[in-house]
Amino acid sequence: MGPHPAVAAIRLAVRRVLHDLLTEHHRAPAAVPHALSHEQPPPPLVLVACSGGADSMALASALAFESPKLGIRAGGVTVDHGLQPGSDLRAAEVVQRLRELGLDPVDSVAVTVGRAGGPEAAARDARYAALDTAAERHGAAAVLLGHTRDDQAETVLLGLARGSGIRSLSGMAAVSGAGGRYRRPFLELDRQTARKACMVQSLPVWDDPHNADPAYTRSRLRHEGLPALEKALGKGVVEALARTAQLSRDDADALDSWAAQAEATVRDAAGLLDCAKLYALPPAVRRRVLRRAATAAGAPAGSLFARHIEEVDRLITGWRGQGAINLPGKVVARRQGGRLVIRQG
Ligand SMILES: Nc1ncnc2c1ncn2[C@@H]1O[C@H](COP(=O)(O)OP(=O)(O)OP(=O)(O)O)[C@@H](O)[C@H]1O
Repeated sequence: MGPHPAVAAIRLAVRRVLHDLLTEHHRAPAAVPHALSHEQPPPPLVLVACSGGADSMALASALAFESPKLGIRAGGVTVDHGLQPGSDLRAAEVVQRLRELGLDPVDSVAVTVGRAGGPEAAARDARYAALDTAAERHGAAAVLLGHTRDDQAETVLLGLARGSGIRSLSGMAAVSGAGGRYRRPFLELDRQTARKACMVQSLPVWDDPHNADPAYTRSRLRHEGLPALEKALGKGVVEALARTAQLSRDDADALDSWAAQAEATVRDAAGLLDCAKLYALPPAVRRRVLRRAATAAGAPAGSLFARHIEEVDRLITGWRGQGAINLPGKVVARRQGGRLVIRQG
């Protein structure tokens, strides 16, 4: 008898990602050519980022099962955000569970969570910094994350509510981070499948109290928003939102590359932006060119919001002699005759 369908599904999802990683590993040029070193390149190491929750425990179990078959080394990392009493004990428990699954090396990393951008964003920034450091320390080829299709649907809705364009509707990428380090094998699986896989494999899981805390936007969306949407629109909403993410990502990528080409054509010999040529561009491309110019001048991408770009855009499309526009990072945009100048003020 084969494994339970939920277990088969999580293993298949992980197997696909491991296959991709192996293909990339064999294609990458070795630091010392094998013919000279007379040695096989070491097998790649893949780490699972595990909170102890159902999604990442299911991921860890599938990684532990699939990796030896492909000659891949598998380890794990858990991050202790220090946000609740006893979080260190929980981290130690996760380490033990990962070791019991046969993963090695397994790290627990304690981080200090700041306040910048709100509690959820600050915890996420600290977590990714710790995962980056762990991946570099171990020379890992990849770090697997347990985001599911349900997480993707939530991310799309949060992006929609921000009102900042299709890039924010494109959710999380299956591959992201420096050198494509982060992989999300479960993006097309639902959370229920991961939970079921843990249950039938008797894997103990930890339910993060933050996930049920109505003080957090994502938690309200998960427990109130999405169920209400499903009730009103039908069961396929999560799947449709995840599909929206993929379609939006493709569209946003195409527009970004169009904007990169357009930027070169609207800059004059001195590197200033020609307002008439900007005006002639489709608005979606023009706004992207303006965003590129602002970040190139030093405006931090994360603090540059749609409203900033709209204001700069009005220097082109609604010109009535208005003054300079202040942007984050002390960048100033001003119109000088037929040119737009965006630089450090
Ligand atoms: N404390 C942590 N330590 C290591 N990895 C983490 C930690 N928290 C989250 N992650 C990684 O990020 C992914 C997404 O986490 P998030 O908390 O957004 O979602 P989740 O659905 O609650 O996931 P899970 O059920 O695995 O906790 C997790 O599946 C895991 O891979």
